[in-house]
Amino acid sequence: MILFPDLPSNCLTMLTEVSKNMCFGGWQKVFSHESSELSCSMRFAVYLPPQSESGPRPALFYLSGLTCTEQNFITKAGAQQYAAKHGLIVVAPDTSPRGIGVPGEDDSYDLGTGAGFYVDATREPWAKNYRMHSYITKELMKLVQENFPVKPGAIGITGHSMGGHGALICALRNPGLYRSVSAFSPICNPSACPWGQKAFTAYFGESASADWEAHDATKLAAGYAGPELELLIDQGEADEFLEKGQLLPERLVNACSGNARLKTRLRMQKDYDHSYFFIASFIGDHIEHHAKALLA
Ligand SMILES: N[C@@H](CCC(=O)N[C@@H](CS)C(=O)NCC(=O)O)C(=O)O
Repeated sequence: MILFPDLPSNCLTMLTEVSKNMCFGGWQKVFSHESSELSCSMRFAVYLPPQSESGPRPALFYLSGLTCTEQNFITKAGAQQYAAKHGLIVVAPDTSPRGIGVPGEDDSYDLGTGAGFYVDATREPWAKNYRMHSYITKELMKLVQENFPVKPGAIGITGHSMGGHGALICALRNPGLYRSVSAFSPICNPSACPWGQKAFTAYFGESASADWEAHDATKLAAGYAGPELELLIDQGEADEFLEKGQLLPERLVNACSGNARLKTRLRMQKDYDHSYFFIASFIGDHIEHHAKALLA
């Protein structure tokens, strides 16, 4: 257990180490902590590459998709070998608050538990706990910087599906916070797809509103005025959710084409589906994309 004496006692932050495994010369760890944003206990994974033993390193946040915990990415994507090669710290949070007891939170895989959508809900009964946007961009960001050897300002973000949407909106809503961004099969226009419409209706209210627009990468892209970003996006052509109109990558590409600050590199990958087999196939390219920007 790690205590932080520099914090006032009323916001004492404690990390409990849940697991620790040597992997490619670094440490794959999982921690739990009491989250003040989400008012519950949360777990997150951190990969500490061998280079972090001798000095600060850039950090890459990876946001997972629907139904995931902090485990899916660290056990299935094979990212550690690339993180070790480039010396990147990789942080993989959980996807929602857990065990809150909001009515309906466990009724379906795409709302509530495992489906926080990386937004701060404004509607009851979700508003008190479902604050994943602030959790990722503020609370966990601070916690990671205070507890691990993170190179100041060298933070990137990526994610898959709902987490790809999360990575895009975290970067586009918080200009300058993340120096690099990428995504695997992201939900690019949640206001216009069934997954997003269901979640936004619950978290923000019935009809499309400013809140919907402010958490939709395609809408945000048009107005983005921050530092230049190159968005690397990989999308499997055989992804069932692409066919079902859940992901809509072409809409994001169109929106970015009107904004000189945003360059998109959308790579359509023949025969790849939505699974972690796809992520494992291209995670090396994504880590290289982030390493280039974060080590420059
Ligand atoms: N269970 C859902 C799909 C959920 C799903 O595909 N989740 C993706 C992210 S959107 C995932 O990463 N699942 C966990 C895994 O593959 O390890 C369904 O059957 O339609």
